[in-house]
Amino acid sequence: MKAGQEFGFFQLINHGIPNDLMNDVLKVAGEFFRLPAEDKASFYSEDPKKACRLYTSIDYDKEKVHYWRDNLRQSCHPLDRYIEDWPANPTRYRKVMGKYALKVREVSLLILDLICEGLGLELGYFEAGGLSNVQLMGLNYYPICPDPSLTLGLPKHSDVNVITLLNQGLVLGLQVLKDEEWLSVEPIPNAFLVNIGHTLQIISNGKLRSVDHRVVTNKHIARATIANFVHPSGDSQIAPATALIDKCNLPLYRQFTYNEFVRTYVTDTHQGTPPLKRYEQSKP
Ligand SMILES: O=C(O)CCC(=O)C(=O)O
Ligand SMILES: [Fe+2]
Repeated sequence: MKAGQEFGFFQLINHGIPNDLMNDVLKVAGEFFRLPAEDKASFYSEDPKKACRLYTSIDYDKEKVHYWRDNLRQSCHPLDRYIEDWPANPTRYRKVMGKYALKVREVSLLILDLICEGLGLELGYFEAGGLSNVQLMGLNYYPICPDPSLTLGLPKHSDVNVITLLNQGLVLGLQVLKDEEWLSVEPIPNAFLVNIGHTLQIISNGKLRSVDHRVVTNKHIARATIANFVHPSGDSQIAPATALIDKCNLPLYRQFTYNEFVRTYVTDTHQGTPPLKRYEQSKP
């Protein structure tokens, strides 16, 4: 809770997912991205609603600087509804990623229950409210970049969702903003880097913070990472949890639907406007 308040990020070790699997998913991700373009082309799409799609950034046609990364985003829950849409090449892709998706969901829900305990909410608060219904996996691949001073793998952003569990492998690249300085997050082998999304900042009424981060590129080595995003379902109502509100703790944000938030998050992030601003409650 302290790290979530101060940094918006913490590292999670001893989470129970075997080291072999943590490494294997990164290997398979790298193998997928290194396939010839024609083997991946059928996954390419600019339609954010597609359940499994290959793309690079939020708004490719309009952005001034393209991201130095490829991204495969796949829906994961329930697994049997989505796994058939995932790549079948490399041949072990679905088996390895499917096993991982189930395990990382369990860990994510456990962390959310621990966060309930830390905030003083009843256990299962997120599941009961449909706030953890959606699980997306984002496979990132940051190729070797000849001149890292010219671009970023991923520009400054905070995640829109509830929490993200990042398997970042061993290659340095992620930086977190702390007191206006970019701190590089030293990878810990087999750990998850957990970060608080905007939605959890709102639900916790500002007790946990979603913090800006970015990814720098690397001249010498390609970097593969896998982010597991827990999202509410689109029609969920998002608001500070009522158990956290009283005379001394007024709600800092107004209520809205998650779909609406995702829409404005994309345009605000794109224009460099803090996405939570428009939902802040004016002081009485
Ligand atoms: O790849 C990384 O290190 C970070 C990825 C990330 O921040 C994201 O996908 O939102
Ligand atoms: Fe992120």
